Amino acid sequence: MASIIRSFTDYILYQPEPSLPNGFLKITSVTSQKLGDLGPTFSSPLVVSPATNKRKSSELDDSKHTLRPPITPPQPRIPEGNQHFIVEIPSPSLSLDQYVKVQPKHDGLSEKYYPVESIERSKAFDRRYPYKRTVKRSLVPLSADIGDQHGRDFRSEDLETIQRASLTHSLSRLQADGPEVFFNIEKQNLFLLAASNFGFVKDYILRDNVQPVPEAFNSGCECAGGACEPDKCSCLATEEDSEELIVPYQLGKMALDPHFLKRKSMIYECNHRCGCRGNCRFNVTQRGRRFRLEIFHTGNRGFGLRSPDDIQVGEYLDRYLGEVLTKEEADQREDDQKISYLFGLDFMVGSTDISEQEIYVVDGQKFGNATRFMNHSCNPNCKIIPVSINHGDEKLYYLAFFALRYIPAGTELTFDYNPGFDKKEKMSSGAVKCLCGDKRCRGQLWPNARKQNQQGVSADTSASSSSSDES
Ligand SMILES: C[S@@+](CC[C@H](N)C(=O)[O-])C[C@H]1O[C@@H](n2cnc3c(N)ncnc32)[C@H](O)[C@@H]1O
Repeated sequence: MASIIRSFTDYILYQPEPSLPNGFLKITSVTSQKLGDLGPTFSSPLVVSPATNKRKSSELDDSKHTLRPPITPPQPRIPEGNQHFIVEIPSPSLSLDQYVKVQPKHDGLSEKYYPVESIERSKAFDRRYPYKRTVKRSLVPLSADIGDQHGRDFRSEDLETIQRASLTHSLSRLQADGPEVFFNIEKQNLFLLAASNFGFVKDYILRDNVQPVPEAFNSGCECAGGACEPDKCSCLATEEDSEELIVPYQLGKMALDPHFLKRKSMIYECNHRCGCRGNCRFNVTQRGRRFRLEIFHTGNRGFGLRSPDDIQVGEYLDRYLGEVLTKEEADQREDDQKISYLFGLDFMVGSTDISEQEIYVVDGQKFGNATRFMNHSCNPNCKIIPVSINHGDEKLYYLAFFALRYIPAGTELTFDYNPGFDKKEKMSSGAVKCLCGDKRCRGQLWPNARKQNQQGVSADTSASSSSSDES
């Protein structure tokens, strides 16, 4: 975007004329040929301001993943043979004039590189609009999700009450779908920490440039009735180099087969397109949570998750939800997140032509569900497994948690953030220290250099499960 401005001004010869009123600039020698090169041009006096070089995400052409040209006014017709004309540009102030000439590099939102303040002030000085509009904060409802509170005045409410209301409301939506999810945090300040800027969601929120594949790519089986056969159902994946179907779930139980837990495979579930309409045993995660979940404070690793119910080996707990982002967007967010809630959907990297840069990433920081509070352990009791419901989408699928062993009620639920960890790897300086407390603790959460200085998560579900899984 910045380059548009740069090339634009390359074509324009500025001739500041001190005699012009109000710091007007006069532009001469703009040829139709040169304007033609630029494509869009102007039909009214041109004001060059930082806003000119901003492109919105709404300009993205969703179908092609490309930037649409900005919508521009119709081009002026330049008569043949009359190649020169004069445009006067109102230049509101010397500081804006300076901005136009200096062409600052926009590498930060500081006043130095992006002089919003001075431009605003100069516009205000010219009485083009008021410099600052004052707003009485207490009259502005917070954007928090507080349900149907239309017209409610929050003057008498404090932030604490609003956050609690917001969280309780979003939490109540989850309760409708399954057993209770609740906070067991006595200290008010800790509760607020858990609640601040976070809302519970029931499904992924797809952000800019994240697109599911067209429906025609998705599929289901043709099994009749509600009884898909383990040796026939076409939803099931096959073994490598064999026609044998892999059956993920145990017969008569809503649980994964213990053998499947040792695999590095994706689960393909039956769905509403199938002959069985998803009513067969090859659909577990879509039926929802079956255990109560409790968010508590661990004392040394922030918040954690546990269940007041006993959980058997292979049983499904919940999905990991959040905003789904492009890798590019996730990388930017990662730099800002102190504690990371980013999970790459990278299962197909390596086995398809999807590159590391093309993957989508789930961010559970601001929107998510209870699993966003699950901590790492070097000897975990849960495992995260990719689950495809639509079958056609290699980039967009779910991440589901299953119990690796029997988990007695009240035990903290954990999983391995870095299952591909090479045991020979040494503790790297600056790595995030692991406090799981297991006797076989590896000492660090992330050994890789990119994460060394961050308190962040980026679980690689494509990596094989750690050997500690079955202990
Ligand atoms: C996805 S969050 C887990 C929930 C987090 N504890 C919270 O309070 O929101 C990941 C973060 O939890 C912390 N964490 C998780 N497991 C840990 C462990 N075993 N040792 C130390 N910190 C851990 C790290 O700060 C990590 O960046």
